[in-house]
Amino acid sequence: TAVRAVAKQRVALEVMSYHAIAPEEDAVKLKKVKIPSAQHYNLLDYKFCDFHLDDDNTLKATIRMFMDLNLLKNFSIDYEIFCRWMLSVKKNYRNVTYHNWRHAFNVTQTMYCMLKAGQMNNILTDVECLALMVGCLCHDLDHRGTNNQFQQKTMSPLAELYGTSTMEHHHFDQCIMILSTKGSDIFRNLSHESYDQVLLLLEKAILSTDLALYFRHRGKFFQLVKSGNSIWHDDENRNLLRSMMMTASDVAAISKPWEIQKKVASLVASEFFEQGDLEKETLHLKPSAMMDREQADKLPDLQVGFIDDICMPVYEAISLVSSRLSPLLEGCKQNRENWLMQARAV
Ligand SMILES: CCCOc1ccc(S(=O)(=O)N2CCN(C)CC2)cc1-c1nc(CC)cc(=O)[nH]1
Ligand SMILES: [Zn+2]
Repeated sequence: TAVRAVAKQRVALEVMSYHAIAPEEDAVKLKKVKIPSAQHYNLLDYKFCDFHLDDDNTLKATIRMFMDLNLLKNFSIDYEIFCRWMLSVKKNYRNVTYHNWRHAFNVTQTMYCMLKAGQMNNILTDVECLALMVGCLCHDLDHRGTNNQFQQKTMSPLAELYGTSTMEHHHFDQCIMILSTKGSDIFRNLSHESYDQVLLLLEKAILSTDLALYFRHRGKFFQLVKSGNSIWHDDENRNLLRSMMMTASDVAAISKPWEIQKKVASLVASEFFEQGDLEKETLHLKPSAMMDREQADKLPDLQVGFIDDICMPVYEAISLVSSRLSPLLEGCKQNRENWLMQARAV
């Protein structure tokens, strides 16, 4: 009967959130350690690189970012619960080649840098900053290293559940599951109004990381920022700004110093090639060039296309919002030159 089905659903969710939450002792241990400063980790630098940090230091750096934005204080977030929430988020990233905890951590650091060094926290409210930072850390939760098209092609349960922005709906679903689990419910001291508001902004932030939605809405944003008028009083305009900041953070590896961009691009390529192998072997489909390891020589050209079609437009637009965000545009321009030289050298 329907009643039994609902009860089974509820049990399944309880079991899932039991496994999703980090072990008790990890949070109790983490909450006692000293947290180094943002300067110590170089977190206020758009050129930040995580390669030299071990996992424990990525956790401490994440605590530092949330503390420096006054988010724990402003929203009365219990420190132990915050530690358990963050450990649970990290636990729910899979050990895939690119879309793993390190990607989420780096995306969150770029957002932190735009908010603090870029001073976007003077335009955005505390609730918006909370939604963006939580959104970045959670935006690719439980990623399997395959994209939306692959979910459709394989008719995966996720594609059955969410027809559009399939993975992004799942990332949001996982984010809510952790936030609603006792012990990692960092929003439990928010007023009802703030709670409802941050959840709405959180869903928009995570869904906006689907590049299909970026393409759909970016034209309006580009028009807005070129208008030169004061436009941030309007909620729709603010929503567009937050979405573009999510995209800018998500692809920020493209703006890093060349040695870092080369290394990250090889991780992205490896994950794409792994999906291409699956498409060849199990689906007997010919993968796109981007996912075909037999066409790895096309990678530099593909990166130049990625920069021109996706990255440059969003970095040019946010640099018009604030010149303090232009280091991202400069880094991206530099890597366009670097990939062009690679393309010619092949
Ligand atoms: C590095 C291996 C090749 O990587 C790419 C190849 C092609 C394109 S694309 O712009 O042509 N395009 C994107 C939209 N798809 C629907 C169709 C294909 C993007 C990338 C790429 N993506 C990311 C984000 C995960 C990071 C990154 O560094 N590079
Ligand atoms: Zn991402």
